[in-house]
Amino acid sequence: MEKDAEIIAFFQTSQLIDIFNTLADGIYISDAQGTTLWLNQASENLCGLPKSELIGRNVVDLEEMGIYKPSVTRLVIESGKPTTTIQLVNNKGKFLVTGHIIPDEKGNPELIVAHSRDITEAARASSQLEETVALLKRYSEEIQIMKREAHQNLSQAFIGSSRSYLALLELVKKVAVVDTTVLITGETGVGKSFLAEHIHQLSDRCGSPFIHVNCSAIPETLIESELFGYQKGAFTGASQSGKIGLVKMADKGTLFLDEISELPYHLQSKLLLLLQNKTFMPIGGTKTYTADIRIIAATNANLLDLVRSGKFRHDLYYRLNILPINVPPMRERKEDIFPLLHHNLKKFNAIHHQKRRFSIEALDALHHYEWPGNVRELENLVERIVITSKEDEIQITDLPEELRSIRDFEENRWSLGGTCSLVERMEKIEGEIITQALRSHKSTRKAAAALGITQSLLMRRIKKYGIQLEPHEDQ
Ligand SMILES: Nc1ncnc2c1ncn2[C@@H]1O[C@H](COP(=O)(O)OP(=O)(O)OP(=O)(O)O)[C@@H](O)[C@H]1O
Repeated sequence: MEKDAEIIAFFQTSQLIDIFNTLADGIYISDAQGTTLWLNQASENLCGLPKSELIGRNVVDLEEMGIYKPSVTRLVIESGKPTTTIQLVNNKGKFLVTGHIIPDEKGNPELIVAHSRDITEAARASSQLEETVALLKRYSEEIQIMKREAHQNLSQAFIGSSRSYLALLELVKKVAVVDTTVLITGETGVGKSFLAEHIHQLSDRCGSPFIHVNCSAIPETLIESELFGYQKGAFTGASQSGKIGLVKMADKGTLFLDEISELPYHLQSKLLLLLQNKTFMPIGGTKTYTADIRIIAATNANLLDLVRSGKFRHDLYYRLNILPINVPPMRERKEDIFPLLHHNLKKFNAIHHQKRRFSIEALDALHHYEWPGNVRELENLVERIVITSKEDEIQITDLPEELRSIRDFEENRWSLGGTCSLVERMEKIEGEIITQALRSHKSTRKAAAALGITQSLLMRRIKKYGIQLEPHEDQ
């Protein structure tokens, strides 16, 4: 302190004033009651009033005039201790101000010195940062909504309301979020690939590739290089630059190995290594690579039988079979036939610019067919009849021979009282009555009234039997 006083004594008062006036920070000196005694040039510039109008005025007046919000000097006087606050000066700039008490010889407050630093830019940067953070948050929320909507649209394309199919979709949802191997089994054309892609879309890997490899479609001699790639010059005829395999291409995403039963035996151990260690070695390579992939496999063969007959490695089978999903065939989920027929009729009508609709007889025959080729066969058949039918109303004669003979068989069974259960027969009759009522009355409200049931009950039945409403009937 004494040293400071000695040094200060070297300066003339005018020099000290000059020094204070060169500071970019504001210095504002008041007495212990808040009356302004002096302020430096920076402080004068900040408040926009000439020094002569400020000196002698109390900070409380200046605060009321809106020059300082709040006055740090007043805060210091009220609290009796040094105070720091953010101050708005003239409703424009933002300042970080600190008020200090300078005591007299007896230790009583004599002067209040406020020191202010312009933080307008820093505050702007910080509020810009806040805005950017808020914007990023909004974008990320919007992306999440878009992702969810995309998934919803995807699940809307999933046709199936039978209890077994709905249970399957529930299982798929759970399995999708667990990042482990899935084995999808089921007959040909039941929708295994469709589900595999759905699992990928619902998983955290949805933003990365979904690589579909049909193991039966690639010749045995090529499958290893297709899957794992090769180093340059690995074999005669190999590309000079080498080749990236499908495993590498699926990095961060999902590798879907369709018809896994067709994977040659000698490659099964290499796949097992990939499943266990997530590592692989390209043909002709000397070092292993890591692949961050999820594997989904599918088969319509009985893998366990293949294990028993020595054609499929048992260790690979157990490694694949961690989360098995079985897709039931169409004949075990007959409730899905009508919805699938109508979904595909709508789809192919739009594609081929037609207005086809099913006659009751045609629907009946389609409903009783066993669909050995499952959803794929149904899809192909609907497209074919949309193109080849003679009239807008698809008649039984428009159907292929095998379906017509089924209907003949069904009719005989019906009249002879065959093995068709009472519930099935009642449901069939109910469906037909509803279809006829809709045809005659042209609206669900009138048809319900004519049948003596509520409109909501009628709507539930329409849904149950997959009856497609014409636009004018939909009210
Ligand atoms: N639930 C469904 N809703 C609508 N379309 C479906 C459904 N399930 C399958 N499909 C359609 O059925 C067709 C056959 O499906 P997919 O190719 O997935 O069968 P798959 O079981 O993988 O056949 P494969 O055993 O021959 O490989 C596809 O065109 C698919 O779009």
